[in-house]
Amino acid sequence: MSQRGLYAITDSTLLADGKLLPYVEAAISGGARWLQYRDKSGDAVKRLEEAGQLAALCRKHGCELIINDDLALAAELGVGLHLGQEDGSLREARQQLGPDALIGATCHASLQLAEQALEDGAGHIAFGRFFTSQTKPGGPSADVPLLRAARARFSVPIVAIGGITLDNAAPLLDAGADYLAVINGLFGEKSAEDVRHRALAFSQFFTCHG
Ligand SMILES: Cc1ncc(COP(=O)(O)OP(=O)(O)O)c(N)n1
Ligand SMILES: Cc1ncsc1CCOP(=O)(O)O
Ligand SMILES: [Mg+2]
Repeated sequence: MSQRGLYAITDSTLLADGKLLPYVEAAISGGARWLQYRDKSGDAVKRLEEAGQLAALCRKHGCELIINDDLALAAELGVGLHLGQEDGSLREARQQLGPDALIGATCHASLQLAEQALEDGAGHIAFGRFFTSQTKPGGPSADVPLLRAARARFSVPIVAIGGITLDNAAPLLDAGADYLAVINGLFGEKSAEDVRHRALAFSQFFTCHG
């Protein structure tokens, strides 16, 4: 499988009222390669049920599922994991999930955090936010030169995140990002069909840039 593409991230507000599964299926049918389940509700029963449904959907379509923040849930489902700087130990995650699991780490705008994350067991690294983000407005910001420096230094997949849209994504791909992680610019659409078109457009971007 190609090590580049659209990385769709769920959002419980945008995907409320029965939209989670149809909108995610639309994103995958539009070409999303990775899907992150990002849910901050703390409702363990709901989280297990939704993540289980997403795992089945991803298996069916050959998309990789990554759970945000929650090693136990990732281990229970046998899928990938994304950890931020305050979300627990990458070493423990790698030990529990095994050598083949997709494990990503938030590195904000720091090559040093990326070095450390890789040493601790991450398999890919995420930088951002690159642009103003409606989903997470307050995060530290990263820029294109940082991305170029990361590309020159690391051979693992690099993820760019934060306020990414079709209009601003090109410089990120040109600088060497392998995955574009998108919430609002994908799931902020008015219908599942619009999400599918948006995902298709993002996916075609990778063909043009690279
Ligand atoms: C691909 C990707 N990159 C960064 C983040 C942010 O993680 P974190 O800093 O832990 O913030 P939350 O998403 O948990 O609010 C991410 N989730 N995914
Ligand atoms: C989780 C996260 N981490 C840094 S920015 C961000 C939010 C990305 O969402 P959006 O694509 O809507 O800006
Ligand atoms: Mg987190």
